[in-house]
Amino acid sequence: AKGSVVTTPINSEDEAYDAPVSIGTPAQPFNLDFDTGSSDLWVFSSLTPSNERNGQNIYTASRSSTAKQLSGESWKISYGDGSSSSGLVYSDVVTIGGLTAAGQAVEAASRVSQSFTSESATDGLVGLAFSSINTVSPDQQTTFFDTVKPSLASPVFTADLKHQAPGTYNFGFIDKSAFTGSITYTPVDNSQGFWGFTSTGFQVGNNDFQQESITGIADTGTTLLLLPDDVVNAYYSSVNNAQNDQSAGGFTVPCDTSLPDFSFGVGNNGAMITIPGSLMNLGPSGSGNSCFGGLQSSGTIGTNIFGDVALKAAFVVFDSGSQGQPQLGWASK
Ligand SMILES: Cc1ccc(-c2noc([C@H]3C[C@@H](O)CN3)n2)cc1F
Repeated sequence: AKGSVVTTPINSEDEAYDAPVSIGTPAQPFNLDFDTGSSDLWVFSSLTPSNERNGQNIYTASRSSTAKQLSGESWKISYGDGSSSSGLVYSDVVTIGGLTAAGQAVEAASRVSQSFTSESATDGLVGLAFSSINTVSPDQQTTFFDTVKPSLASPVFTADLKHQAPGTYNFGFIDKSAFTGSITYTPVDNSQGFWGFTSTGFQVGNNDFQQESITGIADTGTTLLLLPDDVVNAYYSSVNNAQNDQSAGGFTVPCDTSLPDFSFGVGNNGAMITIPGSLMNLGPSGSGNSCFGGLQSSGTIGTNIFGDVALKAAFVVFDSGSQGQPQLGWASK
């Protein structure tokens, strides 16, 4: 089997990307944030207090003839920005891009934190990291990808995110028309449940390539590219009037400045993914006439995060390992 679904930026800053998902019988429609950095599929629901909702679509299990509550099961999750949600668990039919997962764990929110309430475009998340970090307790559940994997022509999914334009998540196949050149694969360390890999280094504009092992995760649910301070300083030291503005929350640049490209190395054959300078500006920072940089410090997070700013420049293959070893494939487009 194969699936293909269009994913769309939720705002003019490409802050996050939503895709349509159907749950239940008859189908209840949702717009969910596909997140390769977490492993819970959760939705706003009839259990979510009305004062925590803000126009989101809600899942009502009692209206689905295929919903079954997983009794005694619950979930509770928190995200990198401190937001969180929790609730109860059902199994139900979930359809994404023509691909149907029967008996998928659907986590119904009985509470959500303020940032989810105010994100009215997002009805919940589809976690696409490894099932080893699914939060359902006492019986951990599988991600949508793991649930449908046995039926897939190939045990892969791909992410093709775009700047201010619809992109695509494909399941079970690689669309050769979606990228240029060849795909460079690199091994994945999934010991922490993430799509972890090590980049071989970086390059600012047309300067020399800086060899530096940069270990991080491919995370479609994070907006920014979060890298070590030495990389971030090397980039912004090449931008006139760039400044690390704590009131803006990080590095800002003058909005009318053309920014250098930023490239990062993947694989052991010298391949690089190049983020055009235009994509390194995320728009007004909210303070002064400065704009917020797409590259920021990973600081004290404990890992580097290749979020949407980086992923937007690539066609990315999340390969759970037809040869047993999971790997990430990177291609330009
Ligand atoms: C309101 C809101 C807040 C956070 C997130 C969110 N989704 O994925 C992630 C990153 C960080 C890491 O936790 C896993 N991937 N963050 C989505 C939201 F709609």
